[in-house]
Amino acid sequence: MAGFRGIDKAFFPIKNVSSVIEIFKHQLEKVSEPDLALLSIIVGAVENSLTCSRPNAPLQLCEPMEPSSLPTLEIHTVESLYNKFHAIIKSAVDPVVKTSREKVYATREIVKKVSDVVWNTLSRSYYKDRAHLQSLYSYLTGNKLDCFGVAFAVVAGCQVLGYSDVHLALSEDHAWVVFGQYGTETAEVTWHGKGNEDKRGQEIGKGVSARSWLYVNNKPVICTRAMEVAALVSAINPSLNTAHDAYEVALLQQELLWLLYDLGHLAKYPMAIGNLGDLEEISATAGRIPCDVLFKEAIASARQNYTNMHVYPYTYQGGYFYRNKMYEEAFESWANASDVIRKYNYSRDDEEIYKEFLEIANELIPHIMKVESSGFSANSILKKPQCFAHLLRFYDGICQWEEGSATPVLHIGWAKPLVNTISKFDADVRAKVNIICETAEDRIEQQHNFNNHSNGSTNCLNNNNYCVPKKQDLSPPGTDLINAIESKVNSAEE
Ligand SMILES: FC(F)(F)Cc1cc2c(N3CCN(c4nnc(C(F)(F)F)s4)CC3)ncnc2s1
Repeated sequence: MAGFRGIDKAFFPIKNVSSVIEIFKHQLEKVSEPDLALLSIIVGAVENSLTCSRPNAPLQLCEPMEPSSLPTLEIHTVESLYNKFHAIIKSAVDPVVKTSREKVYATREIVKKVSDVVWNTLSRSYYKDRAHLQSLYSYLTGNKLDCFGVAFAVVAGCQVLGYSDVHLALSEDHAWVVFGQYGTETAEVTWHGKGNEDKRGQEIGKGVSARSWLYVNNKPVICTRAMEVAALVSAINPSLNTAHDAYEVALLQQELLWLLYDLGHLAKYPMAIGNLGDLEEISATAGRIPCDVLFKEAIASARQNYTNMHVYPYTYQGGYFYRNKMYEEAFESWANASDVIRKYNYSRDDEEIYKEFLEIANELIPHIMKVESSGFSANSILKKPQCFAHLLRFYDGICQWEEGSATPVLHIGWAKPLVNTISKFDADVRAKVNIICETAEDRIEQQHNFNNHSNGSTNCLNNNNYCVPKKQDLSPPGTDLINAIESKVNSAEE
């Protein structure tokens, strides 16, 4: 490892955002591979100093701060934490022998050992979902890490030891590592969710969890070192409290994401592009592409690189349309998100995406119906068969998600808002939606594509047609869906 000696000490002391950008630029362009521990400690220290109020800190005279000025970060602070991390890791595992001619690859035992040393140095009990627990600064100063932070620390630890084959693998709600000569070995290194026994050391689920959204049909983001930098930048959390963000931290995150974007390191990382889109929606950077284009690029990346098995690119976009009152577009994005989730079986590890769909179905869509049915206008979405088609596709995807799953998805809480929404469309509008039924062969082909990881998206056409894998139904569309859900609700009530 280049080690602390290697970096230009000229960048210190850090007093503003642009000097942090310079350090990242240097690490990404000038050094053989970016030093994950160094960069995580630096952004963690900056984030901590601006978001974690220090109760007994002397009231700093609020001298007029440059918009991008930061509390001074001294080199000795960073260097001592950096050396501490090296000492912790090297105390547990011997580094790769430098002189060895042939490349040395990590083994499962080495990965497990690094995971163990991180795991066993975490403080006994703390609130795991708290903010600002993602960086090595948090680990080294407070012995606290969140689920992502543990996985990142393991990869940074393996980099310290000289194992350049160990990389971070990311799904939409979990993280693990890949390693070995071909990068095909996988290992759990952190926990997931609440109250689940951790599976650290085991390879990634081959069993039932393989069909769950949590492992994205074995289409995770496999990081390069630079994409691991993008992950630590994405994980920067500017929130001060539920209502406010620390302006300088958000600005730092936004500028670092643009640096990584320009260097091409976000191209295969849809969630990072989505994060940048969210930041640009809040505060657009002059001369940069607009946020709606970023959301489209995230979708294109997921379709291109991950056979359209990721949900978040569509819910990033749907959230943007919703906040900007573009309701028909929001319905389409959410229906596209639903077309992804329908390909999975719901498992108890999928709570995060369940909550996402629950909020869309039971909060966001009802809110739209309320505001749309109060004002009466000719171009109201209630007059558009297209909107009705999107909503049917949205609900049908959730129903299909449930089909074949060990865990039920829908319950009475879903039915009322659903029926309420569908019944806001008049029969004459509903009648304009052509129901095109997929054959059983289509379903078998879809299943085949899922198993063979090919992009079997038989998305229905995005016009007034709406495809349901059901028998031909002559009653106005949506009725059998309502009947299906009401009958389920009735049986649930019995
Ligand atoms: F490593 C884990 F376990 F934490 C899984 C990861 C999550 C995540 C992320 N997220 C999660 C999704 N996320 C979303 N924010 N808004 C979302 C949407 F609902 F609007 F789509 S999704 C915030 C950033 N952003 C970059 N990289 C990662 S890797």
